[in-house]
Amino acid sequence: MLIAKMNPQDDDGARAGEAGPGDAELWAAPTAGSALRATVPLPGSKSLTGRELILSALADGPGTLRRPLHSRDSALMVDALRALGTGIEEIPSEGAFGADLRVSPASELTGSTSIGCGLAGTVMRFIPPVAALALGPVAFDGDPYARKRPMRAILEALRALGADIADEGRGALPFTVHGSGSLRGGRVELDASLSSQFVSGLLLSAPRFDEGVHVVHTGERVPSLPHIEMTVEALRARGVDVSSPAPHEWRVEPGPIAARDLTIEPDLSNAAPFLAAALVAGGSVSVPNWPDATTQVGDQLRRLLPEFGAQVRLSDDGVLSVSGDGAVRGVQLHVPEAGELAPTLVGLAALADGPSEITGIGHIRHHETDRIAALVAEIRGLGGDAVELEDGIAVRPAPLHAGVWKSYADHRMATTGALLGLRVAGVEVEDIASTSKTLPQFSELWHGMLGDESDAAEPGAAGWLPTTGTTFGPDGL
Ligand SMILES: O=C(O)C1=C[C@@H](OP(=O)(O)O)[C@@H](O)[C@H](O)C1
Ligand SMILES: C=C(OP(=O)(O)O)C(=O)O
Repeated sequence: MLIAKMNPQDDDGARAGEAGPGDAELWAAPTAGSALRATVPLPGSKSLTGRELILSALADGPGTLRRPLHSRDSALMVDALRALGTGIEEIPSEGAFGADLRVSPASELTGSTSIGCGLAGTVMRFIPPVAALALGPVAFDGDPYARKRPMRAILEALRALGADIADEGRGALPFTVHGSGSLRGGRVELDASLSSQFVSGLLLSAPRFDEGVHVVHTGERVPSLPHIEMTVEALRARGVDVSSPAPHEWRVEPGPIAARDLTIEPDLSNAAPFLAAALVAGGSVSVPNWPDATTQVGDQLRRLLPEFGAQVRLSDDGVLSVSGDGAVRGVQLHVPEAGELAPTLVGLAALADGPSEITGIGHIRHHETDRIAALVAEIRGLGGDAVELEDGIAVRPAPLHAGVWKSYADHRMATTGALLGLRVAGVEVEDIASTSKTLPQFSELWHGMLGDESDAAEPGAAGWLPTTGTTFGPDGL
């Protein structure tokens, strides 16, 4: 429920602690009155939807994405590809979360357009290589905080591969890609230690480069490796020849990208706060349509949540169930591959009965906000004991109290505030609407999970299921 419009918000995603302009609405996070027993169906994966939209746009014929994500990030990806000449048509679907998408590649990608990236890392890193294949200038910009997200490595790599890019010299948005209709490609060295998306962005368009691409990572470590594996798998599933000649090197041969009709998996990273809720409130939460094999990093919740004390079961028919008794154990986790899950993991740690350290996640300082600074500031704001480490966060048990939880325009900050609010009465999450980045139904699904219909969608509406734990919704959900 939205209760006020009064809180100073860092709506440009300013670093935690800095004042930002504007007012924001506060969302009264519901507490869990009793143990949970809920089944929560989730819409499509942001990362898979984005990749498959791009590969469909570059493919050798039209294709259909069933159950794609419909959210701010996916809409920005659709708009970007349409701006470059791709036909993308919504096809009515019986699925609970919106239309399917029919993608018709352009015979020639067209430039002379501008692209809004919002705060979407996938749009700002994956679309510039596509723009280099278009004819004419393509201007990129995004939300105020998007201008702070690192871009230098991929812009320089694209230049080395033959692209003409004009920027302001900050290695960030805004910039203009002057596409010439083709790109030479070839071998390129790049430091992807700030984001795996630099690598994925180059690989996705590379079959259409004259010489393909051979990406060599030069930095110390690459974060979020499962996301690169997802890119490699998505390319291979379309007949593209992809290899990894050495650790942290990837090679994509030039050639056609096969058109496909495919179904997008549910977003397993967005499952994190819901499944974690079973640990915090006790009881059980299930997510249906959990894939038996996937490259999504969210699948690692099956091994990570038991570290906090959860019991996890994946049924033969693909229902992942997490249960807990309300106790949360402290953890020592090193999760460079799972930065996307870190806000939820840190939220759990703030409610744990023992100390925790979650490390290997320095790169999340470059996500939608500086997530390390933001999580520490907001946990402390509720009375918690959290400190920043160079590449992570340490949390010690401390009683939490009511207060405002700021979101910094970051969907995963908002959902982490909701998680804490299950146990801590009086948590007010500022800018719950930021969840529209990848899960516009968050508030309805959260209230539905709690059996609280006051702010939930009507029963039977998209994304809502009663809390019997056995009922499956439309379209086999
Ligand atoms: O390729 C992708 O779809 C993503 C890669 C990861 O980025 P980083 O490598 O910057 O962490 C992840 O955190 C992000 O949410 C999505
Ligand atoms: C880091 C994230 O997003 P982006 O794709 O904008 O980098 C995220 O969704 O957690």
